Amino acid sequence: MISPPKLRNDCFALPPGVDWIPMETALSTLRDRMTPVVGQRVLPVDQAAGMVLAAPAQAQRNNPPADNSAVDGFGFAGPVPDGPVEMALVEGRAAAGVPYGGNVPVGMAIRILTGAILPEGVDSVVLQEDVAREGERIAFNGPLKKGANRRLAGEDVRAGQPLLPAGHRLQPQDIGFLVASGISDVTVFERLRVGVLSNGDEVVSAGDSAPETLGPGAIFDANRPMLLAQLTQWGFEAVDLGCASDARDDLRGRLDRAATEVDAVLTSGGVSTGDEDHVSALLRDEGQITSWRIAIKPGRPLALGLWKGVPIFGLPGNPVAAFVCTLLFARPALEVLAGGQWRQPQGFDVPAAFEKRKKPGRAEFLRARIGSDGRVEAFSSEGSGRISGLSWSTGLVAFDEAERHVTPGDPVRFLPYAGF
Ligand SMILES: Nc1nc2c(c(=O)[nH]1)N[C@H]1C(S)=C(S)[C@@H](COP(=O)(O)OP(=O)(O)OC[C@H]3O[C@@H](n4cnc5c(N)ncnc54)[C@H](O)[C@@H]3O)O[C@H]1N2
Ligand code: MOO
Repeated sequence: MISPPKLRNDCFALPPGVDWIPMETALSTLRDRMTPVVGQRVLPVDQAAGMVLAAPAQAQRNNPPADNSAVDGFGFAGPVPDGPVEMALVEGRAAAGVPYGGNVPVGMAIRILTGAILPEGVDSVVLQEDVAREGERIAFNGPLKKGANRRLAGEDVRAGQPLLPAGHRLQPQDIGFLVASGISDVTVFERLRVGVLSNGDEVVSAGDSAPETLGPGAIFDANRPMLLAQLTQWGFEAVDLGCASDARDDLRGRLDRAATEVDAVLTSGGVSTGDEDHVSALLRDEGQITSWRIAIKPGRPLALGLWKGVPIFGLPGNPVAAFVCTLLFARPALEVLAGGQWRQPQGFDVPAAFEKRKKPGRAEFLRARIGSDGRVEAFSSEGSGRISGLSWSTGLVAFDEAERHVTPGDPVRFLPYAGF
């Protein structure tokens, strides 16, 4: 007679002597192994948004380049004491791009527009709304400090100043910053090529079959287009590696090809312990596996490894686990491979709108969003196949390994998706 093991029905139960890897241990192992793997090139700065700087950028020019007016008004030599004052205007005006060439004598004023270089003799500007004008004379009430409404040359950026370090991923506003500081070209890293491969005989590519023609055992490949879109949004070159069947040779062939075409691979499915879980088995037998069985929910079967020197993120097949593991593990690691900095997700404490009893021993992540009352709501189900909750959510609530009983109003850590 077969003697069965004691029923635990606990996915976090491992055979005696095998331990779950704590998430922080898996992350620091990953971090230690990552270095940039991409080449460099020079690009015109206006084509460099989303690229990672490979060399620091240094200001070529002061910003602003000269002292100028912050407002439309009248310029003169300040300060002006308390009380009413009257000034005669010089002939002409100072406008942005059309400087006034003359000198403005002490006690006189000049019509000046926002952005105009301050003419000689002018160090202060009164706002036109505060002025009464009659012909070529103006009157206004002091006091006004010397330097009022003046923008000093170089007050934002000084020529020669370091602007952005190597490893910085250029945001749209950085492009404006660099251009204003006189930079026309930047040295950037080539985009990291990241392949995405799905697994499983049941998985069908969107568009290959109409929903009504699919048998009940087939499912559409949700992970691949979701992950490709996410990688593109993060600034990587996302490469579609298709879907491998549950034949090990097919998977091996696709990984071999991927190793020559891309810098890193995200696979989904086939990492657990089932008969058809070929990704983890293949990595173990013929590649390298560096972390497996990580104490997180969702995502415990996540397998991190190498295939022919190329990092593989063996994501679980359940879409929620695949997405969450991509955020937590692939995101920071890919950024380093791409020449950037290891990224710590940004988060903040928000009162919970839900109750939760959390078991000790594993980190947990709930799909969440901020409600109209400013509290954070958690998706109604923790089921890792419930992809609707990913779409519903705008971030994750993160719990560390400790046991926790959250009641409504308790602060919890919210990590917006945009902060990864
Ligand atoms: N006996 C145990 N069974 C399972 C365990 C366990 O510890 N012991 N862990 C469970 C957990 S947690 C997860 S997560 C899954 C992960 O398993 P795999 O990575 O091996 O994934 P598959 O079995 O291939 O697929 C799981 C699930 O996801 C669906 N799937 C797969 N690929 C896609 C795709 N591209 N798009 C949409 N959905 C996909 C697949 O059909 C399955 O339903 O294992 C548990 N089992
Ligand atoms: O953790 Mo599996 O990661 O539930 O979906």
